[in-house]
Amino acid sequence: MTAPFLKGPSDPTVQPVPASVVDQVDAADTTLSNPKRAVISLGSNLGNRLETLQGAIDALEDTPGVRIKGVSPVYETEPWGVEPGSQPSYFNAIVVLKTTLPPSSLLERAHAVEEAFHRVRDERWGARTLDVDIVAYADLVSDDPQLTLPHPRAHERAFVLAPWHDLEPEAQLPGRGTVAELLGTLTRDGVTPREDLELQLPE
Ligand SMILES: Nc1ncnc2c1ncn2[C@@H]1O[C@H](COP(=O)(O)OP(=O)(O)OP(=O)(O)O)[C@@H](O)[C@H]1O
Ligand SMILES: Nc1nc2c(c(=O)[nH]1)N=C(CO)CN2
Repeated sequence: MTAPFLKGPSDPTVQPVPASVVDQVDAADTTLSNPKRAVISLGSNLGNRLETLQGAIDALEDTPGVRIKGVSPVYETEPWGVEPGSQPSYFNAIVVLKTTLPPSSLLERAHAVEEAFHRVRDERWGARTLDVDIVAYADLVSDDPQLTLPHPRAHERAFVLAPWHDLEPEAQLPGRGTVAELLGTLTRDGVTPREDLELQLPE
């Protein structure tokens, strides 16, 4: 008896799969079975800053394909890039996560989390309830303006590098050097650890 559903090479319903499709499926498989490490900067200088940062961490953890692996200490920081005294101070922190999302989807999710916390985009570097930036994604280097990797200003920001260094003293910023060395080139004035505050790693 012949097996009715057995499709051999002569089966006319079996079409050859184009090589480009095979490549795409293989690439997706690699991402799924090989989560990438990403470093995210969180900042808030409007509203309940600590609650917002914790809410952002929890929202990121609730994202399919994202697992938070580490949360830095909290820093209170003077607004960078604007007239001194023109904005409230920020709370900043860093999270390290593993993700099966590609970089563009992680950025979309970062924007959705900002929106969930009523982030308003008006002036550049304006005060905000929540800022979620991708500092680094694996060892990718890209100058795409939609998603520049590493973040184009991370290496000049002590409010990014100080908490990241606390969490990962050996960390490297791809294409720029070690976080420790970069931090050594910056002033830490106005970047103050808030040891009385703590963000929780989601369970
Ligand atoms: N690594 C990155 N992380 C987040 N956004 C990025 C990145 N690279 C490029 N962008 C783009 O920058 C745009 C503006 O981002 P955003 O409004 O968060 O800027 P900002 O936080 O005010 O300033 P800065 O970019 O200096 O942190 C985003 O819409 C995004 O497409
Ligand atoms: N201290 C501090 N300054 C900033 C911050 C921030 O998170 N902390 N974010 C900015 C835009 O991303 C601009 N300036």
